[in-house]
Amino acid sequence: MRVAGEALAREAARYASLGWMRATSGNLSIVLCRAPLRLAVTVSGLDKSELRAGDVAVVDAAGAARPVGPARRPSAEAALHARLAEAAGAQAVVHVHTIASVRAAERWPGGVELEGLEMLKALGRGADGDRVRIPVVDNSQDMTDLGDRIVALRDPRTPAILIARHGLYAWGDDLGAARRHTEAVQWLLEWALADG
Ligand SMILES: CSCCC(=O)C(=O)COP(=O)(O)O
Ligand SMILES: [Zn+2]
Repeated sequence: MRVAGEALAREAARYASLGWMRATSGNLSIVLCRAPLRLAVTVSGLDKSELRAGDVAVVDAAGAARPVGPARRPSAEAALHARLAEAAGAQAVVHVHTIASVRAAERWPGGVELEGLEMLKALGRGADGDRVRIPVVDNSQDMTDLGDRIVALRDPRTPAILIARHGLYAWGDDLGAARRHTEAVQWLLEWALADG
């Protein structure tokens, strides 16, 4: 758990340094075990630029805490991480609150369409002739409802989704892949917004 906690804290500090986890926003997870599903997730409500190795909780497929050692309160969005681990096979999930993700979801509530950009390769998509749609879901305070809609609306070819008036989720086979997807989506959203 300490290794997972160190990795999540290091990763969170990186996103926070970019201004993507302001005001305690955002959360991260990695899958520890598939059967039964167990994830290490950042704890709730802390400044994500200052996480320590112990600021991590273990959760199950429902996002409920499965205390190992001293109990910590998992992210309020842990259930969404678990749903993405199950539905998308994600090994690592990143959630950040970037202004570009919120602005883009506002402008394109039906999804952000992208094509003909080299950066799409970072999402495992084609730079030419591959029309990519980053889906948008409405926000909710009910994690079961929000998780249901994320699972229903996600595109299996696109490792990211926007939550309106909230932020973005991206995932991958490890924290490095999830970071690449997060940074690529952020770049693409900034480009789309700048393009008008
Ligand atoms: C101002 S942050 C509001 C909660 C949120 O959306 C978030 O990403 C952080 O929640 P956590 O419980 O993981 O700290
Ligand atoms: Zn959030």
